[in-house]
Amino acid sequence: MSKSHDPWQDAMDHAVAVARKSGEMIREVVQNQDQSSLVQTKSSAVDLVTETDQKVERLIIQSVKSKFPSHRFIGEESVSSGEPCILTSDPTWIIDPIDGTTNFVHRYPFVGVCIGFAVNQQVEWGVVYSAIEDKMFTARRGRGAFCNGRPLQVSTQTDVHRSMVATEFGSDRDPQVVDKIFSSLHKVLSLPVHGVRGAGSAALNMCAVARGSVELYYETGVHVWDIAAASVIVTEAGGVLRDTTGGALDLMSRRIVAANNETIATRIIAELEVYSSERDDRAPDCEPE
Ligand SMILES: O=P(O)(O)O[C@H]1[C@H](O)[C@@H](O)[C@@H](O)[C@@H](O)[C@@H]1O
Ligand SMILES: [Mg+2]
Repeated sequence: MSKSHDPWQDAMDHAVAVARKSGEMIREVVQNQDQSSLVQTKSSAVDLVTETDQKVERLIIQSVKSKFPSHRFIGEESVSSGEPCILTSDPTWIIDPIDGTTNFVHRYPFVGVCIGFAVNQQVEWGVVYSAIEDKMFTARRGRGAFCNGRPLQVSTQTDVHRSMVATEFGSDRDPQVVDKIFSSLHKVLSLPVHGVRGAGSAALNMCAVARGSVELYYETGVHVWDIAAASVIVTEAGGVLRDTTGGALDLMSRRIVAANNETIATRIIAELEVYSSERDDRAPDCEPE
């Protein structure tokens, strides 16, 4: 069969297939109730990683390398093992094998297999597979956003007092960071808004914005692999992306606001405490002199 004239579509079709296969692996582990084995920690005692995270990421990367040998990767567990987290202009797969690992360990049913694809440092398409719900969220830049093939559209709400907001507590338990998280949460809740929710997965919170059930999601401390795939799903569903400072989203900054429109984004951003975590693309720690 001749190669399609649209190589990025071939890559996206592969991503959907391998995300679905990854979801089957995840469901099997959850159903066998052995996902709590081999739980390790990373940046903090509550930043978890399991053998399944690592197996799923290896499955995705090895399958891509065989079909697209010249492409690059940014994978959560590869970076955790020391791979660089640098987005070049080359075609790059940005992978979070299980977004919502803590949910996975506790059998809380919101885990997303996230595969984003960037060319010239712009996300071209994104795939987020909510494995337990069996919902495949997809978007290709300029061609719309879908869930299981049905078009997605953000909420039309412009009144912040009638909005639902999502955020996360993250995995940093530094008391000063926890204070900033609760300061923002206090201000947002007191507007008031209808409610605050958190799926336990940045990507699934963003998909909730894309499908119109949440008006805005914000978080400081996320990583590029948490948000890259879902970023294009939000914008192709008609949503907007911002930094918590109000500026343009910087995928490596570890700060994000994803909203249904500028009105809601501006109103909530005014309430947020701005603080920073180390950038994802920071230079590796220099060896001591
Ligand atoms: O499950 P992860 O891939 O580690 O990402 C989660 C993160 O652990 C959690 O603390 C929150 O930041 C979520 O928004 C991430 O998706
Ligand atoms: Mg994640």
